[in-house]
Amino acid sequence: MRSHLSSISLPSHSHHIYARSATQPGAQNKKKLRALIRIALAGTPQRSVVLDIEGTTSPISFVTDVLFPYARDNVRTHLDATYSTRETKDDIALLRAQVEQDLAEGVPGAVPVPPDGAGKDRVVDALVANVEAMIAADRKITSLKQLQGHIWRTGFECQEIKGVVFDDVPPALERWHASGIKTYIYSSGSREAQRLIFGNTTYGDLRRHLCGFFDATIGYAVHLVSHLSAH
Ligand SMILES: CSCCC(=O)C(=O)COP(=O)(O)O
Repeated sequence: MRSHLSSISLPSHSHHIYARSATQPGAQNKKKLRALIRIALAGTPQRSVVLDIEGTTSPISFVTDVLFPYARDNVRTHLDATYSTRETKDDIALLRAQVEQDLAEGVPGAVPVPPDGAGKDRVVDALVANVEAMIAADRKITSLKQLQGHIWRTGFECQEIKGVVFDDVPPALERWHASGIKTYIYSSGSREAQRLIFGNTTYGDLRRHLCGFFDATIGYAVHLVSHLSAH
């Protein structure tokens, strides 16, 4: 299975490439953009490549049929097991703030989370209902992405999940690395989740070829390009 690098920005003022997949990449478009990335990399000034994950380094189905269902199916067990840890308290605080905002904006699926004093079971029930709705709506929000990363960590640790990348990704990363081009990942998934995926792929640990991981907390991709341009 080969990747779908189907959109690519080559800002004339920049030494960086930002490659992102489209949801339904047309074959013609894909070919043209693959040719562009080859030309851009062959033409020397590019110092870095920024890749997103879903549909670019990895099949969309890995995210929608493996990662998201794993988080959905394990959110209750995770919250129950880790409820009193610092990490989960922080995750819950972020979720609470997001749910408050969602309720105020009438977001479908948002349900009030009772105060801690109502007891763990009621709090977890409400959190699970909110998280399920957020996953179903594929929301790219920090509170959800942070929690998903913590749930996936268990899956990677016990090898229930392996990171899936297209088969041309490992050689491309290796080639770019060897020729001094820096490759970064930019994804809505948390940086911790990105490290888990690339550290535990079916091709082994690919992190040695990657120079950094960025998530949406840095802002839009264009902010990342300016961030990299400063270095
Ligand atoms: C860290 S991988 C999980 C990907 C994810 O959560 C997601 O929403 C897909 O994001 P992307 O920005 O890579 O399309």
